[in-house]
Amino acid sequence: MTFHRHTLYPSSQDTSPEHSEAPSVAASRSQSTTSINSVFTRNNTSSSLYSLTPEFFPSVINNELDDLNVHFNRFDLSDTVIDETDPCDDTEEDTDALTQNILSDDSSSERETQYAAKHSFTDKHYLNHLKCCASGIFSKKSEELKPDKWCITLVGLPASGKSTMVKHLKEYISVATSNKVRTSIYNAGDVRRDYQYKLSESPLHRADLFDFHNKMGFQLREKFAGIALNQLLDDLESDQTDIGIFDATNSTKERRKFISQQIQLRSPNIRSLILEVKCTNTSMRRYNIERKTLNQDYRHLARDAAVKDFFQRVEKYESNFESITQAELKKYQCAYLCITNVGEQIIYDCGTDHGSGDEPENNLEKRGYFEDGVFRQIASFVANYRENFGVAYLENMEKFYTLGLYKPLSRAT
Ligand SMILES: Nc1ncnc2c1ncn2[C@@H]1O[C@H](COP(=O)(O)OP(=O)(O)O)[C@@H](O)[C@H]1O
Ligand SMILES: O=P(O)(O)OC[C@H]1O[C@@](CO)(OP(=O)(O)O)[C@@H](O)[C@@H]1O
Repeated sequence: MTFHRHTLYPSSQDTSPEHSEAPSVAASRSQSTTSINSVFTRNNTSSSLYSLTPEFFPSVINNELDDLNVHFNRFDLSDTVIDETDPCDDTEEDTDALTQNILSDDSSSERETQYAAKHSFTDKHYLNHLKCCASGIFSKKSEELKPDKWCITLVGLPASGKSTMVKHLKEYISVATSNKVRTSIYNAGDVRRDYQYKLSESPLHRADLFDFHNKMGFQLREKFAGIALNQLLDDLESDQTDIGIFDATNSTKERRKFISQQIQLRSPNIRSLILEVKCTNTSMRRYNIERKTLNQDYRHLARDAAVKDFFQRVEKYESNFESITQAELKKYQCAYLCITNVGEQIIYDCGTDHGSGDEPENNLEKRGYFEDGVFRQIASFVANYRENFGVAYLENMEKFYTLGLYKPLSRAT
């Protein structure tokens, strides 16, 4: 497959043979946001199965949410990448605040101890061990890294399909490159689960941990994420892997800034891509949440209570979600891909505007991003995701609703 400069897929007019692998997506240039390179949205003239994502029982699902007083309302397709001019105006001192917060051994310890005591949390080992892991970990620098290492930062709400998609990506890259390119996934949720279930019970439980107003919960999550990110960067640096995927929600600007700083500290040669995974279809979200509650987080909880808790978790993330901005992408020198509803819509921003007037090293094209085989593979994977992986998923979702497997929450829960 040959990519045109800045072009992952052909425009709808381009029918040259080199584009024969292009997705069967009705392509349309985005008119609204000049900085976004392209937006592709399926429409019902697309020939493939499930060109549009069906909804099942949307009003029943909305009633479930209403009964619990949970509201999913922020997301629609226009919410992706805001053309904000100057969101990153904070000083370098500010930029270190989160790092300090994550690494700090003392600022939160007293409160944590008090909290633990108050909540009969006796396993000091848990927090001490966590602090050991999180301290002193971001001090390495390795500028000599070859410029073919990639860090993919996922962005997306819980249950939007991030983890599943990147497992598919890993498989895809492995097959497409005959195992020559190694991909590894670093999941902040898995780090958390390790702490919560191997060492002891967590001091915070269920949806409380994900409450952004709960300082302890916030700090713990940042630490878990820091551990996962550090492992990723270690593995890139020691050539254990070629593509490191950071799987977390990464839903705030501050978190994304932290990630970018850590990448830069390790090596300016690490190439950076944000992959946003969105799910705006009510039935998909509900189906994914049902599946999500089968994981270890809810092993001791009845199904209805688990679904309810996960609804609340998603709502907490959603109400604190900060959309990615053009200024972030430019400042952090990130390529950007966004996939919605397993490929109903695909957006990409290859940074064509990032470099205008900038120094060559600040221009993704001049840094060779788009000639890079890895980038092409990832872009091709995203472009063809619906056909290759999404259709099977949509068939299963349809069965879930049409074969009576969907049991709405009982109003009494
Ligand atoms: N593309 C997909 N293919 C198959 N199953 C999917 C897909 N996306 C989501 N799911 C289902 O939804 C559940 C939640 O998705 P997951 O990838 O864990 O979301 P996230 O990582 O964003 O929290 C998965 O366990 C899986 O059952
Ligand atoms: O660090 P943040 O971005 O909050 O994301 C990590 C969190 O994402 C979640 C969101 O649900 O991931 P996962 O579902 O994959 O387990 C939590 O488990 C995990 O603690």
